[in-house]
Amino acid sequence: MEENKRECGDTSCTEECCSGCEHACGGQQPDSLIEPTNEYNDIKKIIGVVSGKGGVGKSLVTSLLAVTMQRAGYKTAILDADITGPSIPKTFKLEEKAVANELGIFPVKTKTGIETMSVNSILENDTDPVVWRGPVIAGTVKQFWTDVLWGDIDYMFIDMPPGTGDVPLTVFQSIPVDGIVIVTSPQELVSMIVTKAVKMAELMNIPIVGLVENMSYFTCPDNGKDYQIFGDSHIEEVAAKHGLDILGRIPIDPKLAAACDKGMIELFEGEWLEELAHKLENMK
Ligand SMILES: Nc1ncnc2c1ncn2[C@@H]1O[C@H](COP(=O)(O)OP(=O)(O)OP(=O)(O)O)[C@@H](O)[C@H]1O
Repeated sequence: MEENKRECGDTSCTEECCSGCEHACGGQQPDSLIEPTNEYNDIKKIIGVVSGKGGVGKSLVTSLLAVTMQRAGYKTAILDADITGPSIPKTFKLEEKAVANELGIFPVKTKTGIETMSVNSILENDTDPVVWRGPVIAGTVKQFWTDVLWGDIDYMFIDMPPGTGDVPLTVFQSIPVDGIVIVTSPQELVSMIVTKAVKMAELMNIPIVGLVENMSYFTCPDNGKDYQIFGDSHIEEVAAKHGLDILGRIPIDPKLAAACDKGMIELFEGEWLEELAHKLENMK
């Protein structure tokens, strides 16, 4: 029963339930489960990039956003919290592995200087599957926050695992995320999925910066016309329903897919995320 669960997290307490507890926790839940980052870090803004389901282009948007902010002159980082499906090292063609000393773990720098940490940067073999249980995965993400020597960072982007499970919950509880960007695609199903992501953000008390629709349209190279491959987009209705801003629409572009596959995302051309970048620059 929900009421009988001890929620205070105080492992020394012998009571089973917080209500009426007179022990160490005094029946109070802790104010915050936020973990301190490494003492050498100064990270100014942390943005989680989420999607309700896999494969909508969350990693692509995380990468484009980091490149956009780095190009604008900000010191940028990517924490790849997608432990079982890490894409960041491939998208940026990072072959170097992370090294550590007694102070912490050093992130891996991309060609343009974006600091990154991903499980593939610490696994010996990129193709080794991560067959770990939930708490171990969540613990690894937490360590990327507490043990990595990120240094001075203006914007950190967290590539979240898809869905609303254990790892997103750990990220939201233990890292002081300033806002989230929700990535969607045009299919109707998205409405329900976005609603789940919005509700999770509300539950965790994290502001939503806005929505980005990926695979929005395809521009035919022969006649220059835009086609909506997945049918009419529902993003306007979804945004209106939740009072959110649509801050970017990214087309289906074979050049983008090729850039990801070849690890050359830092060379992308396109200004799809300028509005979002502007909003991030003006975040309090
Ligand atoms: N707008 C686009 N145009 C062309 N290809 C795209 C586009 N968006 C994503 N892709 C391709 O689709 C694939 C999935 O994208 P991505 O890895 O960003 O999705 P994801 O939501 O992060 O997936 P997962 O949830 O599995 O981590 C990638 O190979 C990427 O190159």
